[in-house]
Amino acid sequence: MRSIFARGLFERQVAIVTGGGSGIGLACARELAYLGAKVALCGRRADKLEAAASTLAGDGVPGDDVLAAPCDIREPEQIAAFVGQVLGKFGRVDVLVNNAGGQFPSPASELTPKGWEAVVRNNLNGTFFMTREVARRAMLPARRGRIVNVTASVSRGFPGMAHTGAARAGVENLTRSLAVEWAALGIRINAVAPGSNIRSSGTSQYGDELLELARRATPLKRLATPEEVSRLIVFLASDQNDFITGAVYGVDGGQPLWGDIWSIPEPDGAPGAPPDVKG
Ligand SMILES: CCCCCCC/C=C/C(=O)SCCNC(=O)CCNC(=O)[C@H](O)C(C)(C)COP(=O)(O)OP(=O)(O)OC[C@H]1O[C@@H](n2cnc3c(N)ncnc32)[C@H](O)[C@@H]1OP(=O)(O)O
Ligand SMILES: NC(=O)C1=CN([C@@H]2O[C@H](COP(=O)(O)OP(=O)(O)OC[C@H]3O[C@@H](n4cnc5c(N)ncnc54)[C@H](OP(=O)(O)O)[C@@H]3O)[C@@H](O)[C@H]2O)C=CC1
Repeated sequence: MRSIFARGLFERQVAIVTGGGSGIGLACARELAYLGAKVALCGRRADKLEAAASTLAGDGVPGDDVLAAPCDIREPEQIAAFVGQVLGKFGRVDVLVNNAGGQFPSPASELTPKGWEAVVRNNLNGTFFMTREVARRAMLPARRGRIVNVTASVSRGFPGMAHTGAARAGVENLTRSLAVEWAALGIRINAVAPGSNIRSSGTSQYGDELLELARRATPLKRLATPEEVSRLIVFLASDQNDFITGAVYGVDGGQPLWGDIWSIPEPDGAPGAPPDVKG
């Protein structure tokens, strides 16, 4: 484990990382723990969380400094129980990284109400209810806190995944609203938007072919690692960040600035669609 930041940056602090069992969330949890934080991870699958706790133990993080417990952020009661567990064990929360999220590809016209809601609940509602719970029970009473929301690069829309595009845009706007509401109360809240070009457990689900397309659509012509995302999250989560709030930062190799991010099939009957292309 390595970090560009000084050891002890998060000494005596407690950080919650949602979706901390894999990918970008796990990279954040490892870096925060390396820098002295006690870390609490959640996700839906206990096996992933156990593996993450083992990884942290392998980094030399004492077991007492880690809490890894299942919590589906789509369920406000599970959020309340998880935050209660964190406060019961560590007594405070200084940092919240709202990283849990995900979706499935689908043409918008095929999305069912249940499918739309599953994704909006996962990415927008889950982020809000976790933030509200942590703010009410820990950060607002303490008049301090750093929140980082992990979204996605949606500034050009998200064709083929409109549900997540709408939800992530909602999180970005929420970030701006809460930044102002809580500015005088010691809380800083920002968002980090990875491009579709981060090689992680998440993007591996989309397959090598799409990842290669994402690489080619990136001006920097390479994929990034989860650690390259986590170091920005970690800075924004630290007390060294006092003057940045309500901002959204892309970590995307310039991807939104140029060219096709990815292609979706032309709908049937679209003018110019080749006859053999199906929507
Ligand atoms: C390389 C470039 C590629 C582009 C990458 C874009 C950048 C983004 C990257 C990432 O986000 S990385 C993280 C990737 N990981 C994931 O996205 C997985 C997370 N997804 C999920 O956990 C689930 O899909 C969900 C969104 C949480 C839904 O889970 P849930 O358990 O609630 O689903 P169900 O109850 O089974 O279904 C509800 C509803 O949703 C429809 N649905 C679910 N999955 C699919 C699917 N794969 N395809 C189509 N529809 C799906 C399902 O049909 C249900 O609706 P109905 O059955 O009633 O129609
Ligand atoms: N990698 C990339 O290129 C990009 C990633 N992102 C976003 O960055 C974040 C991290 O992604 P990445 O690390 O790549 O992918 P991963 O799939 O590895 O990480 C997502 C994590 O979120 C957890 N999670 C998902 N849904 C829930 C839920 N309802 N409740 C609790 N935990 C949940 C998953 O754990 P479990 O399955 O156990 O619940 C998993 O650990 C996600 O929000 C993703 O959408 C955005 C754009 C691009």
